Amino acid sequence: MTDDLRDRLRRAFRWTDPGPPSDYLVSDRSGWWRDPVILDALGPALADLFRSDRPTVVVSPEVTGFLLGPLVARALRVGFVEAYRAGARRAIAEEMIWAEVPADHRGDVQHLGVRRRLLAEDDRVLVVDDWASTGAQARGLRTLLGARYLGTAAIVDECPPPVTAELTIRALLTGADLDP
Ligand SMILES: O=P(O)(O)OC[C@H]1O[C@H](OP(=O)(O)OP(=O)(O)O)[C@H](O)[C@@H]1O
Repeated sequence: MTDDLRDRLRRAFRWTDPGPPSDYLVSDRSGWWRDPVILDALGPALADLFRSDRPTVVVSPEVTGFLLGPLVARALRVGFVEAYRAGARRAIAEEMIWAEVPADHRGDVQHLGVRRRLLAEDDRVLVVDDWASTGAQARGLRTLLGARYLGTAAIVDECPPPVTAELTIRALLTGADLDP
Protein backbone atom coordinates (compact mmCIF):
# COMPACT_ATOMS: atom_id res chain seq x y z
CA MET A 1 0.00 0.00 0.00
CA THR A 2 2.77 2.44 0.86
CA ASP A 3 4.37 2.15 -2.59
CA ASP A 4 0.97 2.81 -4.15
CA LEU A 5 0.57 5.80 -1.86
CA ARG A 6 4.00 7.15 -2.79
CA ASP A 7 3.15 6.94 -6.51
CA ARG A 8 -0.17 8.61 -5.92
CA LEU A 9 1.44 11.41 -3.88
CA ARG A 10 3.91 12.05 -6.71
CA ARG A 11 1.13 12.20 -9.30
CA ALA A 12 -1.11 14.51 -7.24
CA PHE A 13 1.68 17.03 -6.50
CA ARG A 14 2.55 20.08 -8.63
CA TRP A 15 5.17 22.80 -8.67
CA THR A 16 3.65 26.16 -9.60
CA ASP A 17 5.38 29.25 -10.94
CA PRO A 18 4.08 32.46 -9.31
CA GLY A 19 5.84 34.55 -11.98
CA PRO A 20 7.92 37.74 -11.45
CA PRO A 21 9.30 38.98 -9.14
CA SER A 22 9.42 35.47 -7.67
CA ASP A 23 12.25 33.37 -9.10
CA TYR A 24 11.37 30.06 -7.49
CA LEU A 25 8.66 27.44 -7.84
CA VAL A 26 6.04 26.99 -5.12
CA SER A 27 4.76 23.60 -4.00
CA ASP A 28 1.07 22.92 -4.53
CA ARG A 29 0.01 20.20 -2.08
CA SER A 30 -3.73 20.73 -2.52
CA GLY A 31 -4.03 17.68 -4.78
CA TRP A 32 -3.09 15.47 -1.83
CA TRP A 33 -6.08 16.56 0.23
CA ARG A 34 -8.42 16.46 -2.79
CA ASP A 35 -7.74 12.76 -3.48
CA PRO A 36 -9.94 10.59 -1.20
CA VAL A 37 -7.61 7.59 -1.52
CA ILE A 38 -4.61 9.65 -0.41
CA LEU A 39 -6.59 11.29 2.40
CA ASP A 40 -7.66 7.86 3.64
CA ALA A 41 -4.17 6.35 3.47
CA LEU A 42 -2.02 9.20 4.81
CA GLY A 43 -2.90 8.86 8.50
CA PRO A 44 -2.08 5.14 8.78
CA ALA A 45 1.03 5.45 6.56
CA LEU A 46 2.52 8.25 8.66
CA ALA A 47 1.47 6.54 11.90
CA ASP A 48 3.28 3.36 10.83
CA LEU A 49 6.58 5.26 10.67
CA PHE A 50 6.48 5.64 14.48
CA ARG A 51 3.92 3.08 15.67
CA SER A 52 6.54 0.93 17.39
CA ASP A 53 7.68 3.99 19.40
CA ARG A 54 4.23 4.05 21.04
CA PRO A 55 3.34 7.78 20.81
CA THR A 56 0.74 8.97 23.31
CA VAL A 57 -0.15 12.22 21.53
CA VAL A 58 0.41 14.01 18.20
CA VAL A 59 1.48 17.66 17.99
CA SER A 60 1.49 19.61 14.69
CA PRO A 61 2.32 23.21 13.73
CA GLU A 62 -0.28 25.33 12.05
CA VAL A 63 -1.52 25.49 9.44
CA THR A 64 -1.25 22.41 7.27
CA GLY A 65 -0.32 20.37 10.33
CA PHE A 66 -3.81 21.03 11.70
CA LEU A 67 -5.18 19.09 8.74
CA LEU A 68 -2.68 16.24 8.79
CA GLY A 69 -2.00 15.75 12.51
CA PRO A 70 -5.52 14.58 13.41
CA LEU A 71 -5.44 11.96 10.63
CA VAL A 72 -2.29 10.47 12.18
CA ALA A 73 -3.60 10.79 15.74
CA ARG A 74 -6.74 8.90 14.74
CA ALA A 75 -4.68 6.12 13.16
CA LEU A 76 -2.67 5.83 16.40
CA ARG A 77 -5.81 6.12 18.55
CA VAL A 78 -4.30 9.03 20.47
CA GLY A 79 -5.23 12.69 20.81
CA PHE A 80 -4.02 15.80 18.99
CA VAL A 81 -2.58 19.10 20.23
CA GLU A 82 -2.23 22.25 18.11
CA ALA A 83 1.08 24.12 18.01
CA TYR A 84 0.21 27.74 17.19
CA ARG A 85 2.39 30.23 15.39
CA ALA A 86 2.83 33.39 17.46
CA GLY A 87 1.19 36.41 15.85
CA ALA A 88 -1.07 34.37 13.56
CA ARG A 89 -4.17 34.97 15.71
CA ARG A 90 -5.41 36.59 18.92
CA ALA A 91 -3.41 35.68 22.01
CA ILE A 92 -4.60 32.47 23.69
CA ALA A 93 -5.74 33.30 27.22
CA GLU A 94 -4.12 30.44 29.07
CA GLU A 95 -0.70 29.21 30.02
CA MET A 96 1.36 28.25 26.99
CA ILE A 97 4.75 26.67 26.40
CA TRP A 98 6.58 28.65 23.70
CA ALA A 99 9.73 27.86 21.79
CA GLU A 100 11.68 29.75 19.19
CA VAL A 101 11.70 28.25 15.72
CA PRO A 102 15.04 29.01 14.09
CA ALA A 103 15.04 30.80 10.72
CA ASP A 104 13.05 28.49 8.43
CA HIS A 105 12.90 28.09 4.64
CA ARG A 106 11.37 31.57 4.46
CA GLY A 107 14.20 33.07 6.52
CA ASP A 108 11.94 34.17 9.38
CA VAL A 109 12.40 33.42 13.09
CA GLN A 110 9.04 32.36 14.50
CA HIS A 111 7.62 31.10 17.77
CA LEU A 112 5.45 28.02 18.25
CA GLY A 113 3.33 27.50 21.35
CA VAL A 114 1.12 24.77 22.82
CA ARG A 115 -1.33 24.89 25.74
CA ARG A 116 0.63 23.67 28.76
CA ARG A 117 -2.31 21.78 30.30
CA LEU A 118 -2.64 19.52 27.26
CA LEU A 119 0.75 17.82 27.64
CA ALA A 120 1.77 15.58 30.55
CA GLU A 121 5.36 15.23 31.69
CA ASP A 122 5.38 11.57 30.62
CA ASP A 123 3.73 12.04 27.22
CA ARG A 124 5.55 10.52 24.25
CA VAL A 125 4.95 13.08 21.52
CA LEU A 126 4.99 12.49 17.78
CA VAL A 127 5.30 15.67 15.73
CA VAL A 128 3.49 15.47 12.39
CA ASP A 129 3.94 17.87 9.49
CA ASP A 130 3.44 17.69 5.75
CA TRP A 131 6.94 18.84 4.83
CA ALA A 132 10.36 19.13 6.47
CA SER A 133 12.41 21.64 4.51
CA THR A 134 15.15 22.95 6.84
CA GLY A 135 13.87 21.11 9.92
CA ALA A 136 13.12 24.39 11.67
CA GLN A 137 9.61 23.47 12.85
CA ALA A 138 10.79 20.06 14.05
CA ARG A 139 13.73 21.66 15.86
CA GLY A 140 11.54 24.27 17.51
CA LEU A 141 9.06 21.65 18.66
CA ARG A 142 11.82 19.39 19.96
CA THR A 143 13.02 22.33 22.07
CA LEU A 144 9.48 22.94 23.26
CA LEU A 145 8.80 19.29 24.10
CA GLY A 146 12.17 18.31 25.54
CA ALA A 147 12.41 14.62 26.52
CA ARG A 148 8.80 14.09 25.38
CA TYR A 149 9.84 14.45 21.71
CA LEU A 150 9.94 11.11 19.85
CA GLY A 151 10.49 12.41 16.33
CA THR A 152 8.73 13.93 13.33
CA ALA A 153 6.64 12.10 10.73
CA ALA A 154 6.34 14.01 7.45
CA ILE A 155 5.08 13.36 3.95
CA VAL A 156 8.24 14.90 2.44
CA ASP A 157 11.66 15.22 4.01
CA GLU A 158 14.20 17.30 2.08
CA CYS A 159 16.46 18.10 5.03
CA PRO A 160 20.18 17.36 4.84
CA PRO A 161 20.78 13.78 6.14
CA PRO A 162 22.50 14.94 9.37
CA VAL A 163 19.43 17.06 10.20
CA THR A 164 17.08 14.17 9.39
CA ALA A 165 19.08 11.92 11.72
CA GLU A 166 19.48 14.49 14.49
CA LEU A 167 15.76 15.31 14.59
CA THR A 168 14.56 11.71 13.96
CA ILE A 169 12.56 12.73 10.90
CA ARG A 170 10.88 9.86 9.01
CA ALA A 171 9.01 10.50 5.78
CA LEU A 172 7.19 8.89 2.88
CA LEU A 173 9.03 10.88 0.18
CA THR A 174 12.34 12.67 -0.24
CA GLY A 175 12.73 16.02 -1.97
CA ALA A 176 14.23 14.18 -4.97
CA ASP A 177 11.00 12.20 -5.39
CA LEU A 178 9.28 15.49 -6.29
CA ASP A 179 11.99 17.09 -8.44
CA PRO A 180 10.42 19.48 -10.98
O1 LIG B 1 11.41 22.35 7.84
P1 LIG B 1 10.96 23.79 7.80
O2 LIG B 1 11.96 24.70 7.16
O3 LIG B 1 10.48 24.25 9.14
O4 LIG B 1 9.73 23.85 6.80
C1 LIG B 1 8.60 23.03 6.98
C2 LIG B 1 7.35 23.84 7.05
O5 LIG B 1 7.11 24.43 5.78
C3 LIG B 1 5.73 24.32 5.48
O6 LIG B 1 5.08 25.36 6.14
P2 LIG B 1 4.46 26.57 5.35
O7 LIG B 1 4.45 27.73 6.27
O8 LIG B 1 5.13 26.73 4.02
O9 LIG B 1 3.02 26.06 5.03
P3 LIG B 1 1.74 25.93 5.93
O10 LIG B 1 1.54 27.25 6.63
O11 LIG B 1 0.73 25.60 4.91
O12 LIG B 1 1.91 24.82 6.91
C4 LIG B 1 5.35 23.00 6.09
O13 LIG B 1 3.96 22.92 6.33
C5 LIG B 1 6.17 22.94 7.35
O14 LIG B 1 5.47 23.41 8.48
